[in-house]
Amino acid sequence: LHENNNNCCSFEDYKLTTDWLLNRTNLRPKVAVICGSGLGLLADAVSNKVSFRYQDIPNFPVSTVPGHEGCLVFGTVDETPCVFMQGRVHLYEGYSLCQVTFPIRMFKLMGVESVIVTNAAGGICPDFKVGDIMVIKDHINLPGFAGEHPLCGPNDERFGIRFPCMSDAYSKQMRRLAVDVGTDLGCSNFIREGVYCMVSGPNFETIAEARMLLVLGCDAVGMSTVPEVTVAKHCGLRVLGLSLITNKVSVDYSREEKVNYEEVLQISKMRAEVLQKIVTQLISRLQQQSINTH
Ligand SMILES: O=P(O)(O)O[C@@H]1C[C@H](O)[C@@H](CO)O1
Ligand code: HPA
Repeated sequence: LHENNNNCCSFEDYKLTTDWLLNRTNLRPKVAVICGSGLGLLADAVSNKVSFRYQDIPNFPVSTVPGHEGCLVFGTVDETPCVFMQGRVHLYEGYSLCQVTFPIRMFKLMGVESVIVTNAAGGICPDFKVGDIMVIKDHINLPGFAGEHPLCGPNDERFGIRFPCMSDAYSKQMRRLAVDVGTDLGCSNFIREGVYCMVSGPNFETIAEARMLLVLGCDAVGMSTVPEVTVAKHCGLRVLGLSLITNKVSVDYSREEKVNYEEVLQISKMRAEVLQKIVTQLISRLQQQSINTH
């Protein structure tokens, strides 16, 4: 990677990786999907698949946690050219937020217009159940409050403005579509909407922290998504976020259950198939809507 003051990736880095990939596939993706923990199966629905291992792609950050395969999959979903990230990298793995969000700016340079970001998250909202799918309405960037923010450092105007607005980070149209698709697929009893809060991890929350998040208005908590969404919004991409609630976060000292990552992966695997149906249907309908509006 080129050195670029505080910012670890330069425009040339993004361009080099974009060109490297575009020279190896004829596909020009319009939709990018980031598959959260245990959700790599989302990419299995694509046709005309061409995949690349992250370790073979120049500048690309390599996933180090189980449940993140580390493959970039190009293909079509019902005629729509797409790219799927089977796994992401996180701040807690030791990557900078510039590396965490590297794929987003690369997607922008490839011509992607919409990003669907998925994750596994703990349920804070008392009404949420394990296995619920939360359409993200808004987020709280807790590491951002402490200066761990992907847009800190010199601003590259080729991507976006210095002070971007985040009040509408998650596209209303895509959120509505996600709820409609979920309802049509018979999932309305476990589709929710809510606020996602990012924590840096890697430990799961203390009970006092969980109580604080509840008071702050968080419905779900996880260790990803917010940096990617922030950078996507900054560079003008349309964003949808889906959180799979893999565990209930304890806000009660008398509860004995202890969350662990195996449970997170187990629930992700259980719900991956239905999430895959929702995501593929969504992509088809997005395509339909854009045909109808052009
Ligand atoms: O990539 P995601 O957000 O799905 O990763 C999950 C959620 C937390 O980041 C971490 C611990 O469960 O894995
Ligand atoms: N907390 C933070 N991240 C998570 C959780 C959680 O309870 N579950 C899945 N990812």
